[in-house]
Amino acid sequence: MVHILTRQNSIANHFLAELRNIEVQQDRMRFRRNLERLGEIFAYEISKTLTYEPMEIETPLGVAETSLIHEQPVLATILRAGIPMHQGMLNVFDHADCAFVGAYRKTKKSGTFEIRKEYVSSVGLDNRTVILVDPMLATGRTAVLTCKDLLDEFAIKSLFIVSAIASEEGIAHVQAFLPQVQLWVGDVDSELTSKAFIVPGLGDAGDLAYGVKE
Ligand SMILES: O=c1cc[nH]c(=O)[nH]1
Repeated sequence: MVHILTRQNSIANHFLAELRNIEVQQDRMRFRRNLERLGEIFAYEISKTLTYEPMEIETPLGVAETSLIHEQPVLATILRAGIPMHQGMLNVFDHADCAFVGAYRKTKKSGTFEIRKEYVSSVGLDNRTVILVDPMLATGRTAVLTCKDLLDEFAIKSLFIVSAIASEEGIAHVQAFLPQVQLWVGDVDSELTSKAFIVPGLGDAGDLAYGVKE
C-alpha cells in the first residue's frame, strides 16, 4: 500500500517545495529542518494507523478517559541522509526505540553501483512495528536490502518505509520484493538518471544536509 502526502493539499507541499527549490535548499539548516518537519507529519499520519488501548489519566480534578498507543514503534534510519527525518519522527514518537543502518552506494568502474551495508545498531525487533526512514527512495534497492536483512534476523510485526520523495521505479521495486510493507511518501517522481538520482527530485539529500561527501 502506498500513501502519498501530496495527493491531498497540506502544508507538507510547502516543505517539499522548499526542499526541492535550488535556492532555498542552499540554506542547510532550513533543508534539514524541512526534512525534520516532514518527518513530524509522517509520524502524525502513521500514528493514526497504530493500535491504541483505552487508558484513564488522573488529572488534578478527576479522571480523563483516553486511548493511547499500545506500543511505541522502532524508528530505523539509513545513515546519513535519514537523520533529519528520523529526528522529526522521534520528536513525535518520543518514546520510540531506534535502529541505525550504515548503507551506501559503491560505484563501480562501469558506472553501475552496488549497495554496501556495513553497520547496523538496533534494539531487538521481534514483534515490533518498525518504521524505516529513507528520504530518497530512488531504485529502492537500499531500502529493500535493509528491510530483507532485518526481516531475516527478526520476527518484525509490521514494517513501514517513509520517504520524502520516491521514484515510480523505487515504489515498484519495494512492492515487488516487500509486498507486506506500507509505504509513506511525500511525492512521487517519474524519472531516474543513469546514476539513479530522482528527477526532478531535489539532488543529493545527504550532501545538502551535511556537505558534499568525497
Ligand atoms: O535523487 C536522489 C537519489 C538518492 N539519494 C539522493 O539523495 N537523491
